[in-house]
Amino acid sequence: MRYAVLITGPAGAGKSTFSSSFITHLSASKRTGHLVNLDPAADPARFEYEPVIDIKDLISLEDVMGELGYGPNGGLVYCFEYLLQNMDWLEEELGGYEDDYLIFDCPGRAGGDVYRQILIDFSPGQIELYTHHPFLPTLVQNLQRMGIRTCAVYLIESQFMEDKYKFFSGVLSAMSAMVNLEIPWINIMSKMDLVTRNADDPSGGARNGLRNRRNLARYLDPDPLLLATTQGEPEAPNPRFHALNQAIVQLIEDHPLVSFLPLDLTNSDSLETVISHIDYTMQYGEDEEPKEPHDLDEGDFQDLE
Ligand SMILES: Nc1nc2c(ncn2[C@@H]2O[C@H](COP(=O)(O)OP(=O)(O)OP(=O)(O)O)[C@@H](O)[C@H]2O)c(=O)[nH]1
Ligand SMILES: [Mg+2]
Repeated sequence: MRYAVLITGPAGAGKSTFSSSFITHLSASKRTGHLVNLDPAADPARFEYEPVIDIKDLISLEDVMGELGYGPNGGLVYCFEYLLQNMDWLEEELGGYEDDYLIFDCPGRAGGDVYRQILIDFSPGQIELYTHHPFLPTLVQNLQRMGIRTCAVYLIESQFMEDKYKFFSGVLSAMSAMVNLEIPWINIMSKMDLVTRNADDPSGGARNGLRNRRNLARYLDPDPLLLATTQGEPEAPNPRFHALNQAIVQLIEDHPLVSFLPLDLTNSDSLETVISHIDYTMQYGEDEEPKEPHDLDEGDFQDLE
């Protein structure tokens, strides 16, 4: 059996960093993970592991922009359409790798590393890629056709919790991407080290407005009522959006599809927990007894509650 884990999420969420930590952690446990780069604009200098499969060997955004005159967004869509038309290339590249994890590092925004300098993180970033474009569903269908067991991980970064509107827009994007992809799915709140660090540093905590430290559980298991209260907010919300917010509250109450596993890469137990959830979701090693994911150590985030 081959296993594919698609690492998705908005721009800058920490997908590439998580992908390489994942590989490092697997190899420390005498297992093997291979990086598959799906970002046609990735800067090779930023890879900690050399990808075994690289979309840039098929097509690069630079060439598409240079030779076909596309801009970064159209160029990215072009690259993916080209990949979908060349599934035989991917299929050949994906030969072998029995019992290993293939970790697909997906791009978060058009241009990826190349445009990091130019495009500031506008929070959800190039999210249309996962919600509006049939790219991932088609890719997943192909992986399944090839007999590869596939799951998706969706990361949003902990800074999203500093702004509840940004946070809920992340929750809705996760939901939308999930319902588009009918495969096992894990949502992750990345960069939890920033929350922990700010919690230890009163000035940092205050600066970042992490009042929600106390509310952490209400973010990891999104409580739509956070949207319904305006207490402590500097500005009254625009009443025009009241009905919309109410509808979102109702939607999340009726369909509590999204909850987040916290990921703190500075804590190997946290990474281990996330990986054990991925193993469980994938039923990794189907001949063995399926393992229950080990629970988050109560102590891990206790100080944050
Ligand atoms: N503090 C902290 N920073 C992180 C963590 N993970 C990633 N970062 C930083 O966040 C930035 C973006 O990380 P990437 O891993 O490149 O994010 P990405 O999701 O692959 O970004 P795109 O591919 O451009 O969408 C980099 O500056 C990382 O150093 C983390 O766990 N903690
Ligand atoms: Mg990346």
